[in-house]
Amino acid sequence: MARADRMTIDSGVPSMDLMESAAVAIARVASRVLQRMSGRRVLVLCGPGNNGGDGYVAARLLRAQRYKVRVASLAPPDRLRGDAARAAASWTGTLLPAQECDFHGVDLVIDALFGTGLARDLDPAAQTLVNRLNQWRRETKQSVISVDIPSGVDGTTGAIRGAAVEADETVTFFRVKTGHLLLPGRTRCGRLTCAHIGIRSTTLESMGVKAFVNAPELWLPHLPRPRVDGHKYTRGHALVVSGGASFTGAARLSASAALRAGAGLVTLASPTEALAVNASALTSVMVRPADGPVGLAHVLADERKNAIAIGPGLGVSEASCQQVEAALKPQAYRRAAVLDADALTSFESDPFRLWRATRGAPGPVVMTPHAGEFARLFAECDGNHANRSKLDKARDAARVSGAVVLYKGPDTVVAAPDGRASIQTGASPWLATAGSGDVLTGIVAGLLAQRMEGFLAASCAVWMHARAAEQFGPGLIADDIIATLPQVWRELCGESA
Ligand SMILES: NC(=O)C1=CN([C@@H]2O[C@H](COP(=O)(O)OP(=O)(O)OC[C@H]3O[C@@H](n4cnc5c(N)ncnc54)[C@H](OP(=O)(O)O)[C@@H]3O)[C@@H](O)[C@H]2O)[C@@H](O)CC1
Ligand SMILES: [K+]
Repeated sequence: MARADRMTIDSGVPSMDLMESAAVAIARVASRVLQRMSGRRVLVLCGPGNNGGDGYVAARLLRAQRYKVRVASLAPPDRLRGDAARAAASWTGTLLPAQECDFHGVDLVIDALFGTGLARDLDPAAQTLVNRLNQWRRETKQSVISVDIPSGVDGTTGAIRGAAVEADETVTFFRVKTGHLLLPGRTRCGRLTCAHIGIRSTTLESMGVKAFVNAPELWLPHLPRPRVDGHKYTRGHALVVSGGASFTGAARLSASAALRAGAGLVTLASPTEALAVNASALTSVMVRPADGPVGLAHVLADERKNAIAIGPGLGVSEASCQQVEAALKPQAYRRAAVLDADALTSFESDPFRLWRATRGAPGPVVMTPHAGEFARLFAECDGNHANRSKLDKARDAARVSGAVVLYKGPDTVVAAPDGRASIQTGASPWLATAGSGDVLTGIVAGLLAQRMEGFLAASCAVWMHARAAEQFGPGLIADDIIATLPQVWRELCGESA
């Protein structure tokens, strides 16, 4: 953000204009909130930097609209520098030290304490102020609007630096920051608005930004669609590996999801002991016997099976490791793979053995760990440095494994070895249900079977999975995600497609 800011100013846009535009956006949201609640009294908390500067300008704009505005400042105004000092000088109304401010009778607080310049944990005085503000909000149910990001949330990592404001609305500028999307930061933002303040989008291109909100713009042009002149083999053939007789449900969920994600054919490779149970529970998915690594290699001799999903219900064992190695075996044709659950955990004691396999694989590999699996497998990427986010960890994991890492959770991150990454926003809490991850694995496999590129397939699968849950709503179970996928396809392709 600082670079985008600098480039814009260097191109001739006065920095005060950016601050003025930012404040206009804040004042607009503030007056909407105030009108809704018929409130008039505003307290603006200003910090020592330009975030505080935005606060002073917003205070002036709101006062011009006849609201009753007071400003409380964390730093004496004569200690401010640059634009923040100019903004403070333009404020002629009530100004008091933040430590002494009283929330009594206030309808709305604007939090302009710290923004993207937060460089360390809040000092004790700032923490006390933030805690008082949060307590006032909880007790009175009045509103808080944060300027750029709730003060105390690290804009890059989403971590809470000592204490952080709990906002009802956050108004950010130019682009949403990773700290707004990653937990726990996301939970502090309330409703997030991103305002245009005069920074051109071309600025980003020259900066080589590689992290994106996971939205259709990212992958829609690459979404596979059935061709009029196609047949089922042109839509790919996914192979899903089943566990033993008592653990077959997970792989069946993956298999059905792969079909719904658009794979032309799906075969379940099943241990002989589980053939009957698998066959009796499936209709459009084919079932073939495959016992252990040798059996799997035999089924995989058919190179039309161009994507494999392995892990759900597989069991943690040496045999599972060998099955994964069989699935990733180097060969002349480009078979894609998605590894989940036990396919990952089986390598816990020797992750490098898995990296050798993933790095040598003939096609794209996607791994889909949740936090527990991630910690077991990527212990060295998972270190608890205050300044390393889930995004950093997923990127490191992708780099060491040479695979796309789909790090699951309420803020799922997909990272590619080349540094590209997507962050999913707004996933339904109902997705935390048995079998949900198996369905996701199947969707990835279905898209990979249709030859979608690994990072885009993984990002698209995460989005479709989340969107299905959102469309279905409360009471969701894993089967409902599969059943709702056609609705998601209709939305993505337009009703007619
Ligand atoms: N970029 C843009 O395009 C535009 C940006 N705009 C706005 O500018 C904001 C960024 O401004 P910024 O860079 O001045 O940083 P900001 O967040 O105000 O904080 C820095 C100050 O806080 C201090 N400080 C830091 N940590 C601290 C701690 N833990 N405890 C105590 N103090 C701490 C730090 O002190 P120092 O580290 O120097 O000692 C410094 O004084 C951005 O969020 C947006 O609102 C808009 O005007 C529109 C255009
Ligand atoms: K803020």
